[in-house]
Amino acid sequence: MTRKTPIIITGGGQRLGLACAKALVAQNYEVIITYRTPREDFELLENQGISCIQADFSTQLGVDKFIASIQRDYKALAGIIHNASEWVSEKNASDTALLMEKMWQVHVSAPYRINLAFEELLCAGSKIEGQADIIHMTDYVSENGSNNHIAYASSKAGLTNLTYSFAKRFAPHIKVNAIAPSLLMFSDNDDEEYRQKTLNKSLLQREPGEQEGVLAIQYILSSRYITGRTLPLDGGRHLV
Ligand SMILES: NC(=O)C1=CN([C@@H]2O[C@H](COP(=O)(O)OP(=O)(O)OC[C@H]3O[C@@H](n4cnc5c(N)ncnc54)[C@H](OP(=O)(O)O)[C@@H]3O)[C@@H](O)[C@H]2O)C=CC1
Ligand SMILES: Nc1nc2c(c(=O)[nH]1)N=C([C@H](O)[C@@H](O)CO)CN2
Repeated sequence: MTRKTPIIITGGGQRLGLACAKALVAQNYEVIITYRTPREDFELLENQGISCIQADFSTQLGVDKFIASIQRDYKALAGIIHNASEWVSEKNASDTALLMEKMWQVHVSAPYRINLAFEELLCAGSKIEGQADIIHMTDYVSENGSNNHIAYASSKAGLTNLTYSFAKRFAPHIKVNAIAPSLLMFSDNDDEEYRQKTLNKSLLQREPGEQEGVLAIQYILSSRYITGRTLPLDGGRHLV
C-alpha cells in the first residue's frame, strides 16, 4: 500500500540521494527528488514512481521557485531529507567570500527557508501518517572542523544547529534529526593515496557505501522517539 503523502529528497540525482529514493519507493513511499543537473535516467525514475523536480538552491530565487512549486502541487508531506550539498575546498575557490556565501546558502539558508515554508504541509502529513520527519545530512566535520573545507564544515555546523532549533519548534508532530557521516563513498576522482589516508582516519578503515546512509535514514524514519539528535556514521573516527 503506497503511503498517501510524499517524502522529498533534495539532491536525489545521484549517490546517496538516488539510493535513498529507490529504497523508499521500494518501501511504498511516494518519493519526490530534486535535481540540479538533468540526467537521462530521470524518465526511468518517473516510471518507477519517483517524481523529479529541477531545483537549484544556490540562489534565493531558486529556493522560492521550489517552495512555490511544492505548495502549489501538494497538500501534505511525510518528510523532507535535506541531502543537496556541494563539497568544495578552499584550494579550488578563487573567491573565498563567494565560497562561504554559497556553502551557507545551500547548506543552511535553503533548508532553513524550506523547513519554515513547509511546516503546514508537514503537519498535515503528520495527521495522515502519524508523524512527519525532517532529516538534515550534515557531516562529521561539523563538530571537528576541517583543514581544507573550512567554509563547507562551518555551513554543516550551521545545519546541525538548525536541527536543534527546528526540533524544538516543530515538536511534537514533526521529528527533526541529522545524520553526520565522516565517509560514505569516495568520489571517482579520489586517488589511491587520498583514499588510503581517508580510510586510515577511522577505526574500521572502510568505505561503507551509500547503503550505510540509506540504513540510517530508514532507522530515523521508523523511529517514534528520536528528535533533535545527530546520528554519527563515522567508523569510530572519534576514537582515533
Ligand atoms: N559522500 C560522503 O562520503 C559524505 C557525504 N556527506 C553528506 O551526505 C550527503 C550526500 O552525499 P553525496 O551523495 O556524496 O552528495 P553529492 O556530492 O553527490 O551531492 C548530492 C547532490 O547535491 C546536489 N546539489 C549540489 N549543489 C546544489 C545546489 N546548489 N542546488 C541543488 N542541488 C545541489 C547535486 O545535484 P546535481 O548532481 O543534480 O547537480 C548532487 O546530486 C551530502 O549532504 C553530503 O554533504 C557527508 C560526509 C561524507
Ligand atoms: N556533498 C558532498 N559532501 C561530502 C562529500 C561528497 O562527495 N559530497 N564527500 C565527503 C568525503 O567523503 C569526506 O567525508 C571524506 O573524504 C565529505 N562531504
